[in-house]
Amino acid sequence: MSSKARNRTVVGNKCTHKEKRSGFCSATSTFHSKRPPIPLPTTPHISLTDFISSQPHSGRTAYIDASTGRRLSFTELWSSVSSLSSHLSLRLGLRKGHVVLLLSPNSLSFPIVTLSVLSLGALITTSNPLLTSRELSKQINDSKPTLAFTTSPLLPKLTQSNPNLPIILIDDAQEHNLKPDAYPEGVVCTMSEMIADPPSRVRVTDRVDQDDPASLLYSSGTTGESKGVVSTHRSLIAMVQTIVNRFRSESFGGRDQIYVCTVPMFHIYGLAAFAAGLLASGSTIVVLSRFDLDEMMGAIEKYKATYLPIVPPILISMTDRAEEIRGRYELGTLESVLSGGAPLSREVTEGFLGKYPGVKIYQGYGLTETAGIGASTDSLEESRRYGTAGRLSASMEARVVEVETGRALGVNQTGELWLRGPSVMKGVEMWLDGYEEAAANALQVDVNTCRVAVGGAEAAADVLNDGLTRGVWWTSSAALGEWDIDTWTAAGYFSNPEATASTLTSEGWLKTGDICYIDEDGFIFVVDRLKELIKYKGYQVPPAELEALLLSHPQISDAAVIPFPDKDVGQFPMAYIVRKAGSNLSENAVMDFVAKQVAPFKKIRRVAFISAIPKNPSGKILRKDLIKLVTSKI
Ligand SMILES: CC(C)(COP(=O)(O)OP(=O)(O)OC[C@H]1O[C@@H](n2cnc3c(N)ncnc32)[C@H](O)[C@@H]1OP(=O)(O)O)[C@@H](O)C(=O)NCCC(=O)NCCSC(=O)/C=C/c1ccc(O)cc1
Repeated sequence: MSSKARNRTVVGNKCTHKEKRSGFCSATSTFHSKRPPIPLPTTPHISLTDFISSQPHSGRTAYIDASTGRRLSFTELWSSVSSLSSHLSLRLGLRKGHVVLLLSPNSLSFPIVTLSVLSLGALITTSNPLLTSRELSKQINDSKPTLAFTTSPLLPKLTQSNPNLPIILIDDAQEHNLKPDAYPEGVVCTMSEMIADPPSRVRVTDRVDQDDPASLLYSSGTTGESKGVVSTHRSLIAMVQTIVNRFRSESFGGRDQIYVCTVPMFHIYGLAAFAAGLLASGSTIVVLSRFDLDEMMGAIEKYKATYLPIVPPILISMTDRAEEIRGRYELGTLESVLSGGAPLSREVTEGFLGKYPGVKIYQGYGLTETAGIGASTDSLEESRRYGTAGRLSASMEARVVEVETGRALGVNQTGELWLRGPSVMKGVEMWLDGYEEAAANALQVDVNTCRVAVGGAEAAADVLNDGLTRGVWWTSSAALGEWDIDTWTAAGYFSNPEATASTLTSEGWLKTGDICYIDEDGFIFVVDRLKELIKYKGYQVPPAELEALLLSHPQISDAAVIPFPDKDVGQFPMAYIVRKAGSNLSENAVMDFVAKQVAPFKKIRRVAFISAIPKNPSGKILRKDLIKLVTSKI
């Protein structure tokens, strides 16, 4: 949507949302954030890296490795980023638009790699080290990286996924006694070697614009298999500003905190918080390579941590083992816990606070598609609304939409949550070559709601040079197929305009697939899920991916995968199976078949046999019916 059109919407209507407690404007059926808007840089030419490095910091330690105690100051961090980006561009020819894969558990290197890659205008795509090489090669085929960073233990998995990818090893060369002539197969150099070498004074860098794509994180969206979500520098800068404003606010003490990072940096929650937002807030981050309850508690004690961002399963295990934990660790410095990534029920919140009465629980809600931003509780008073996902984040708008009719609803009415704001992924963007007039007529483009850069990449560049924002053509998926599209640029779901078009509306609303209501005070309550997604320990498991795998089994004629509720992990995947005639395939055989081919968090942990999978007339699985069937039996 153009800024002109947006201004008209806000200025020209009779919204009195500022006065309303809920933030709801009945003239536009839109909920507005009650928080002060976030300031965004006005220059179009700034990368996320430049933006973060320009933020003030305390001059203290940026990161601490929890296991070794190694500290990285802000100065060391930025000098490492500078060296690495210089060598990536000069020695390895990394350029704007290239994709770099980062396959690693949490480490001090994670933010260095990410910020270096982004400073060059290249895209970073991250991966869960638990993925099998089959799953990894799918992501590699989709994202087409030009090089990859990984650790020694993960090297075999990566080379098995793609033997031709040039690899930079994250391990310390001296520690592993690695000499360039003895690098393992596929490795072109080590990261420590590049960082040790000062940056060259010769710079070969492209100008990075806020509208350039920056990250490519994988999410299942509302339906289907995993898809790459493109976030631009602009949306990541908006995310950083939201986090900085929130954590510098008075309610958080207005002072530097010491955070513990145990959630993975390869997902948006960890990446946004620990490789970007909290770094920009100038605080210290204690990094654990992965979650281990004892190591986490030990790190809080040892480094006098004040703030712990986690997911509900960790909160549950802290509650279950509270007596033992309090007996073994001095946790007096811990003031706050942030829970995100999966719903946190009132019972779990109360159970936790009963065991840790001095600790405050805050909530965060966001999606990969919104760069992790959406809603949060930002004060003690807000966080007392147990069960809420929080109030809309700064500069974010929401609609609650009736699924069947598409009608926008009001306060306390339940429907699908739509979000719009600066951190939301942008729509399908294309440059048309020679078809602009016909396309404009056929697609009935409304000049108030879209801008089009026509005539291919060169003409688009001219438009940009004239100071206009990059062209964005909003269109329907049906119309897309009719046009010879010259260049698809990375936007929305990477190389997947169909999925993008069905998730984003022409006005820039993102359909979250979450069913919720917003109360009279503007608090969002997520009550159900429209999207076909299983959340196991805060990890996304797309049912479509497991169904495709099950259908490849010679004795399975049909299959459906649904979420099965579980107190400790949230949900786990359960499969309904139709066996082929004459087959006596067992439950265990089904589970083993899947377990061998997927990451452990995607394993099917329950199986039931059925004579037919319930489907609607167009063949879509009626998952809700199966969920009802199984939950009625619990
Ligand atoms: C710390 C957790 C909760 C638990 O860790 P774990 O118990 O050690 O298990 P893992 O998840 O690492 O491993 C899964 C399984 O793999 C197993 N595993 C492990 N390594 C191996 C091995 N090498 N061999 C074989 N088996 C193995 C492991 O034992 C386990 O098996 P099982 O016990 O049967 O579940 C972990 O699952 C975790 O970090 N989950 C968080 C995921 C996450 O960050 N999600 C967020 C997505 S982004 C988002 O939603 C946005 C959030 C947001 C938040 C805040 C805001 O303000 C705004 C937005």
